[in-house]
Amino acid sequence: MQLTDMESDLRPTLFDFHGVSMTKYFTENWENVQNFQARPDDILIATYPKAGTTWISYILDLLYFEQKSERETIVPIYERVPFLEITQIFSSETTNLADKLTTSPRLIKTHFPVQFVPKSFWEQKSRMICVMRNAKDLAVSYFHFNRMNHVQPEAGDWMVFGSWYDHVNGWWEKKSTYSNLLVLFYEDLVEDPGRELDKLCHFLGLSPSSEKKERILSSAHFDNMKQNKMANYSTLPVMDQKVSPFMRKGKVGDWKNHFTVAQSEVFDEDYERKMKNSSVKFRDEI
Ligand SMILES: Nc1ncnc2c1ncn2[C@@H]1O[C@H](COP(=O)(O)OS(=O)(=O)O)[C@@H](OP(=O)(O)O)[C@H]1O
Repeated sequence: MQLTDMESDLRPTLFDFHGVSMTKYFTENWENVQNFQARPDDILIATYPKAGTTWISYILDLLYFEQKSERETIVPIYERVPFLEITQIFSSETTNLADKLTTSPRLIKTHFPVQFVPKSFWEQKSRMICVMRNAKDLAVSYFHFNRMNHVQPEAGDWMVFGSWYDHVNGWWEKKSTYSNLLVLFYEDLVEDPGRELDKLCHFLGLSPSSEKKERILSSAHFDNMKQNKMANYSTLPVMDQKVSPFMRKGKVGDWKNHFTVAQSEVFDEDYERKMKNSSVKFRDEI
């Protein structure tokens, strides 16, 4: 898909927003987003960018709506699972995309740090699923995403949605006080997707047949999602997939192809310092 001149000139700058680095695309609709009316059966997918959002979104969509064949063939994942805080870049409409959902449950995605989540989600006790991914692979994935996505700042800037450390620690700590939150790890999903699907079903109180689980695991396999126009973001003109595909590698440990040994050591030292009081543990290889 070709980018028009207007579309190719969309790159925003980062600014501090309540202590978190953000861009206008995720803050211009702030009041509206904060007043979002969640429902008890809503499922909020809460991730730092590039942690496996699309993967878990697609699995959830298949779990609930697999039978709706039209959805599978003509509705892209970013419409099935709308992005709570994004502004509608090509229109002046301020209605939240999630408000337009007619499904039940509504599947909604956010990259907000935990303190930015609209209060109605907590009041309604909506279920939340947080996927976390190790910082090195995530940084590599984010770097390539910023190169190809024209509504992201240039690669090399600080990351949108703030510090990965604050994000994962904030969500991890929330787990001890909010029981409707499930935390999954990208590395676990890669290692044993069937086991993680069972965990997810248990959390949601679902018992799909083994045939249905097999179908979901097959459709949500990286190779199949990469080919699937409804899952691979190829229908979004702001992403230039020739620069780097959205479904890039889907691996644990790709950071080793990008970090030198020296860079990795510097990173590890800083990581130890920042995570020394945290109980969340990541694997950067499996
Ligand atoms: N099915 C499946 N299996 C394994 N890996 C997968 C899968 N689907 C998406 N991915 C990888 O997830 C990365 C994209 O993360 P997100 O979906 O969170 O991106 S976004 O924040 O919504 O833009 C991105 O990671 P990288 O390949 O490392 O860049 C995707 O390739």
